[in-house]
Amino acid sequence: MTALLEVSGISVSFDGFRAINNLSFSIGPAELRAIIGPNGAGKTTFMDIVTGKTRPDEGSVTFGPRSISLLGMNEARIAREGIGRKFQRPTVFEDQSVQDNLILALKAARSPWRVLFWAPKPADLIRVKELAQEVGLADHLPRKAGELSHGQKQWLEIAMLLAQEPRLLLVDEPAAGMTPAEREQTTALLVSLAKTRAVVVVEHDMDFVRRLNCRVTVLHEGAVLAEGSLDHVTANPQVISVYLGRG
Ligand SMILES: Nc1ncnc2c1ncn2[C@@H]1O[C@H](COP(=O)(O)OP(=O)(O)OP(=O)(O)O)[C@@H](O)[C@H]1O
Repeated sequence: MTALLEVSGISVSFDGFRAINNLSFSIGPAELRAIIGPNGAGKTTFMDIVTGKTRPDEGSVTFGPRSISLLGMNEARIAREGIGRKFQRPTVFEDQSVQDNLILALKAARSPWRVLFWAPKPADLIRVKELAQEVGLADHLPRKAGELSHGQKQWLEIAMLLAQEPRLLLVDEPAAGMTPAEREQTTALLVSLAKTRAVVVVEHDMDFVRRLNCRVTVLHEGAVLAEGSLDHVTANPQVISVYLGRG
């Protein structure tokens, strides 16, 4: 299987401190992957590099069947190439309805010159319904986004990202602040999304990671410390010592 995302030998330093240290890593086209690691391991910096927010000092980052280099592309271009990023806090338009949020997301997915004269067509409204359905919000289309629960807002934002039809979705701590029922629904959603695209989840909550039932990559000091099932990585003595406190 060829990789969808291939990160090879990347390093990045901030004021002489190596936050990412010769990191190599790859993700398949329809794969669910969890990234865990203690505070400061480099998880956020890794996502910043993939999305073009931070430029590595060395190494390569390639994406897609043609293995195009993402280095040198700006954030908007990388998003158009098919990489969506969900930050921890939901950023939906609270005063707009769920439907209008999704319409705006569809509009944003169009190229800039078309946006100017864009009005939703019947096919777009059908797409809005499909997106809402995909994240379990089909019954909430007329509601203001501000009235939704925290979990529902997170799902709405995921649906807004799906409007851009990403091939890779990076999701930062989706379980934070959710009720147990919302967590369960989020697990099911991420598993289902990863059937047709790659989904990378950065998460601290080990129960949540366990339920994702996927390959886990443990980062430590900017490099991969261990990779495999959660049981496999949590049995690794180095992983245990890193999590129990650094020597
Ligand atoms: N812009 C920056 N300037 C200076 N240092 C930075 C910058 N960004 C990250 N770092 C440092 O790089 C290291 C890796 O940070 P990063 O945020 O990627 O870790 P993380 O694994 O996401 O941690 P957490 O789980 O706490 O979010 C940390 O020591 C952090 O202080």
